[in-house]
Amino acid sequence: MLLSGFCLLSLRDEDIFTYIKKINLSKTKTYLSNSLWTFKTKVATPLKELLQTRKASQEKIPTPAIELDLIEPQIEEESQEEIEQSPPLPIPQILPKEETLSLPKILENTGFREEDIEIQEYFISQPKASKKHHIGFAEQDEIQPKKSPNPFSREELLALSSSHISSSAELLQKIRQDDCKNQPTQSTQQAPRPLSPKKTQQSQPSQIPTPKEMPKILQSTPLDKPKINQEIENIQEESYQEDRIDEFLQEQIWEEESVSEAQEMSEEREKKESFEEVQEEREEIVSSLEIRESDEEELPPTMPKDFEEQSPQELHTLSIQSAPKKYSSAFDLPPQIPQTRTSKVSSLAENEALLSEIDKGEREIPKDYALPPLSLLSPAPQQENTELNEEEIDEKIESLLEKLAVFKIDGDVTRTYSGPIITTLEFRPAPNVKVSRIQSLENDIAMALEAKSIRIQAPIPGKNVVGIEIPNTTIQTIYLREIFESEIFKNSSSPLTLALGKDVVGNPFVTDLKKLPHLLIAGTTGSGKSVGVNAMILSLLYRNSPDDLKLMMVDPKMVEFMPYTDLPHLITPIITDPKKAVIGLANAVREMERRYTLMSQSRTKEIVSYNQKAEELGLEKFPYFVIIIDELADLMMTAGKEVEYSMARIAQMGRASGMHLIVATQSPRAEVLTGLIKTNLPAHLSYKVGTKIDASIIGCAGAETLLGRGDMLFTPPGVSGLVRLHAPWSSEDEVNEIVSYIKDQREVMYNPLFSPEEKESLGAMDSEELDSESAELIARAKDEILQSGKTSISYIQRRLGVGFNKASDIMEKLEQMGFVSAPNSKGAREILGD
Ligand SMILES: Nc1ncnc2c1ncn2[C@@H]1O[C@H](COP(=O)(O)OP(=O)(O)OP(=O)(O)O)[C@@H](O)[C@H]1O
Repeated sequence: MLLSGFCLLSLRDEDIFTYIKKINLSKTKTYLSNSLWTFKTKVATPLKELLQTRKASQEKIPTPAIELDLIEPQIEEESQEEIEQSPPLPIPQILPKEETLSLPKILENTGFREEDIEIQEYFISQPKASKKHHIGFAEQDEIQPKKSPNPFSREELLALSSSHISSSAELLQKIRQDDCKNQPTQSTQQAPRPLSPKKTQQSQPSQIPTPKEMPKILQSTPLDKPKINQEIENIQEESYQEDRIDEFLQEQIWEEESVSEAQEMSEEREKKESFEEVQEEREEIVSSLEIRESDEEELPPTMPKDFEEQSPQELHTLSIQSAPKKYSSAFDLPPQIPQTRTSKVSSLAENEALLSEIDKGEREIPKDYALPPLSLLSPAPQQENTELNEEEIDEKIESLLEKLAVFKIDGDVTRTYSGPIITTLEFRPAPNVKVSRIQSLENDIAMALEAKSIRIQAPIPGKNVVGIEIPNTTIQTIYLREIFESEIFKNSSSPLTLALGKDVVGNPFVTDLKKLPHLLIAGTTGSGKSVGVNAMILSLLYRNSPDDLKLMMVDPKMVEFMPYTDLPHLITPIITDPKKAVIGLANAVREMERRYTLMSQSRTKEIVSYNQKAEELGLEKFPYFVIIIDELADLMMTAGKEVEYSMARIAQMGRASGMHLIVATQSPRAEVLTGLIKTNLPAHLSYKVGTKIDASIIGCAGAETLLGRGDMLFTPPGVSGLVRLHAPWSSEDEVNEIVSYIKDQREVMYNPLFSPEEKESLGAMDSEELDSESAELIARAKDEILQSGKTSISYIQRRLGVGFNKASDIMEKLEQMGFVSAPNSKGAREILGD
């Protein structure tokens, strides 16, 4: 909120205190700190009434001749955001027409007598441009408040008001001094120095010269530009804090701040104003120096008139006279746009770092099997460059900075990059700017940039910039073949390399499922999930023969994986029934346990070393086993606990045995993506989702602002940031062609042990086949269940003194033996046998 203007009231202390007390301003919610409007409503109006009442009762105080033209408050209890977003309000017309306020004028116009003036209070809140005009008038540096007997201490008043409340006598003296037109010498000594004595002392070690000192420095080294520049930089650095003060004062409206902090800020503000003034004047001198330098003249021995020759009275009058005009012009003028420094980039270091972790090297080529050729995929057609050109980017930057300036957010765009879908502007805010404020302006910025939707990364992880991503006017399609042909995909040695697409600067991006080692995907309908998952499946098919890779596909929607029907890589027919999917997952858990047993027997720790040993010994090798679930929500609705349990088991132990999960859902709700699932599947990938909540559940903030059509956010495990990527497109025809190419070489060979229908025939189901220890536990579990009637896993765990996994296994076996039922949707089982 921009407020402008100032108010000079001449009132008795007790009146102020009475009315501040009467209106019961709380420290936490007062606009006194920053709002002239509220001040007028809550303080000035009642005070005016008081004066009029007093006039009626006591003849000695005449009615004020000036009618304060009070503006009705336009804001009262608005939210901080609303205040921030309010357009600048008009300047209050409270100054007398003459616009020169001197003590005699005040007395003349108001009808007050000198002895009626007890306190002077300034409420100053104005745009940066006009701040310096107050300095000459409002300087209170040497003034110390006298002790007040009233219940409100000065500190408390300072907490209520950011303005300077000084004792009446001292301020009166000040005004008199200012009115003293015929004392140039004294005036010169009182040149604007708004720093308090304390601050002045503090400022000395920092070597920031006062306006008076500065010309001397310049005189001593008239052409020492580096030194001058250094001085200016020092001042600039200090002046960054100014906005922090502004922000503090605005926040003070809402938040209870400590008195000391308020005071400190008030002092800081004075200091900053001083610095700003010093800086401006210094710049003038520097420019005059430059002129002199070019003229090869020496500096004049005297101080510039602005500093030395201008009396406080002149400054005072000048500031009062010009202040309203300056305010007006500050509002009328468009906000100043800082000079931008932009550069285009062709690769992002953070993405490069992720890609550098991809294992590179030779891949094992299957001996009696031909991997599908790239020619089965259509080549990327010649596409027109959709990146924004420099003029368009400049326009966007200008609009962005203009908009941010309206909300008093200073900063600069330091870098831009344009890719196939979006253009990113990296905005470096001034140090005092809260990045959350920029985030909250998302809609306003989108409107200013005329963008359908934008995503704001505030900040870009590991950087001191905020990323503002704007969709390009036209967007490119990324073709799967482009990614398969890229160096990064070709050089990756992992058989489970997945082509994820291109990043925001258009560079191909891949990941290794072995390292993830599982992937959780979310995206609303039509966001590009299936197309993205297809690209992943094709990535696997382009690197692995049916001997090296086994797939289990769960497709409750029945259509998504149809093209892969009878694919030789499938270990079981595509599962479309959620109930069968639950069994399929349980079978996968068993396969994982089987692999672990074999690995422990062969004293190997993971799939690669086991396969090496198996090859040496002529044993069966483990193929990689990837389970792809197209819609998790259906499974969770059918048998949430069972699915959660199986998935958690595979997620926890699958990597070493070569078993991986790719799980997608349209509904990233908490009931679907339970804590257990999310924790165990740490790599998340989100296409456009419906709401912010969905985005936060999948852990991809901002996914609700994505553009659809494969636009996505990826969070690799262990990385704090999100990588924005665009998925590659592959047509159904291409998929069909690739599948038939594979089918031409190999027959499908489903493994009966994994078929949900074959559940009853699975080995190790009868207690006779269990080892003696397990058989004993099963028998004990049966007894416990029959005695207590309780069938929960945790009960068995407690009663038998075994771990949760063991108890869960026992319960599963009891289910397979028909002793207990399968769990219902709440996870409860019935006792069926005895
Ligand atoms: N990477 C992409 N490039 C270009 N267009 C895409 C891309 N991904 C998806 N699309 C477009 O979006 C449409 C929907 O994609 P897709 O079927 O993958 O959505 P979905 O998220 O799987 O939806 P649902 O969950 O309803 O199946 C596609 O038919 C295609 O037109």
